[in-house]
Amino acid sequence: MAGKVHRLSAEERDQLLPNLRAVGWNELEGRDAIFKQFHFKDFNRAFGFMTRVALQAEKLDHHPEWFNVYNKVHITLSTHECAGLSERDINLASFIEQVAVSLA
Ligand SMILES: C[C@H](O)[C@H](O)[C@H]1CNC2=NC(N)=NC(=O)C2=N1
Repeated sequence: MAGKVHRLSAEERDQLLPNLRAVGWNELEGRDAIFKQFHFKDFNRAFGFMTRVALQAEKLDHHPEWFNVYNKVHITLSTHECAGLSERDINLASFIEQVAVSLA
């Protein structure tokens, strides 16, 4: 993705993170990243979810670190370029939430 990216300031975090915390995203300990576990009805739903997220991630050139077993998908978001959380992670997390809700 083009343009500069910066690690979110304390003020930006106070503004942007509460909405994501409210739906289950948490900050990792020891790393500036956010994490959430998703559970779906079965593998089909989980992989459908991952497919939709993958296409958007490619579009945004911002990719999740994730882990899947059957109906579980664990996702970590962070921005390598700034070695921490940026607005890109917030945007991708918001998109991921929309997809998850639509597949629930
Ligand atoms: C070269 C390429 O644009 C970069 O490596 C992109 C790709 N996907 C990325 N994904 C994530 N999560 N963080 C990044 O900083 C990042 N950078």
